[in-house]
Amino acid sequence: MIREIVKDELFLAIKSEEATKKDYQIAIDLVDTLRAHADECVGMAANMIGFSKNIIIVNVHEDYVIMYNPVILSKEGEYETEEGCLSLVGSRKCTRYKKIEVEYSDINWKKKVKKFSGFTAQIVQHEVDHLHGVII
Ligand SMILES: CSCC[C@H](NC=O)C(=O)O
Repeated sequence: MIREIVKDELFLAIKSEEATKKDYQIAIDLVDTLRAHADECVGMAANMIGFSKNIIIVNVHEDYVIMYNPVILSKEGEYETEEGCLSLVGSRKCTRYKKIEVEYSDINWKKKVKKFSGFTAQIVQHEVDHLHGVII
């Protein structure tokens, strides 16, 4: 289902809860909603579509990757940048890291530990921030 994008900063500031296998439909809704916004958005967190659950979706080279309960294990190569977000008007400055290692469960609940770099790493960091109630 294509969902409305939440623009309420108070709701988005709530820390998300652990996701479970029961949250499959939220993951599917994230796929549908990101697909519907593909021209303007490269990643989303579940709270952006109204669910405070630890689920993100990231466009990794045109492949939509769902991550349940992602945790950034390590990061290196700090830099300053500026980002926008569908839930916000305009853009904001932020600090990001060039390389990260992330642990998550994939769409089939298989545990993964993966390294990401560059723009993909930036998207993952942005979406994981959303789960912690941080909007850029
Ligand atoms: C560079 S990271 C930007 C991520 C942002 N998505 C919102 O959560 C977006 O514009 O798709």
